[in-house]
Amino acid sequence: MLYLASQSPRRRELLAQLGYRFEVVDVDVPELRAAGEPPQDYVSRVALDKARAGLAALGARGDAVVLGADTEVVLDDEVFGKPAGDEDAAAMLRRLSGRTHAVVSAVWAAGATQAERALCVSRVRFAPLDEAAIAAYVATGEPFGKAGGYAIQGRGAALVEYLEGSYSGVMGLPLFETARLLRGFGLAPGRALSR
Ligand SMILES: Cc1cn([C@H]2C[C@H](O)[C@@H](COP(=O)(O)OP(=O)(O)OP(=O)(O)O)O2)c(=O)[nH]c1=O
Repeated sequence: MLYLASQSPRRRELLAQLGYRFEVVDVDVPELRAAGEPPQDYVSRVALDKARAGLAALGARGDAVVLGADTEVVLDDEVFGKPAGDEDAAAMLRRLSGRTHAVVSAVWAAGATQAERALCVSRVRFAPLDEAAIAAYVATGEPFGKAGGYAIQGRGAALVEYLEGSYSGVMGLPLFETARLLRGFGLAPGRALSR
């Protein structure tokens, strides 16, 4: 049985898009980068913590495979998580303006005897943003709950000049990599619905 250790509605939608049947398990894992911890190591560690916390919450279910994922925006070795408020969101967008940043998504699949990782790094170039554009975007409320303070799947699409990598990875769950990971656990999607 497949579980998704995530409170993110995007991750649920993305995993459902692949056709997997799964249940959500609630976990609450602190996201704190250790001093000097490389960004990709940090993202991977948090994703693994989420998967492990999910396994622990399920107790001794021998057939459970739990997915944990984490997504962060990285610019100049600095990690941008979810903005704390309006000013924080505006400051992140100011930093991203006119530049290319990385979006790092890690996914771990953990079972009783096996844990495997997929790591996905995408590059996103933002258009130059003036203060009015930043204020207008923050006022939509969309930056909140999103790494780097934007949503490529929402109005944030108007800020993104160029993407190289995985669109679903930027949204929080890289689908190609996740499908490959789950195949390694012998998990296949359910039958596609006929239209
Ligand atoms: C850059 C970007 C991030 N995001 C989201 C994906 C993630 O949900 C979020 C980063 O926060 P995460 O800590 O990765 O995830 P989460 O707290 O939303 O969910 P959970 O830990 O319960 O799984 O930012 C977008 O939706 N669109 C984007 O364009």
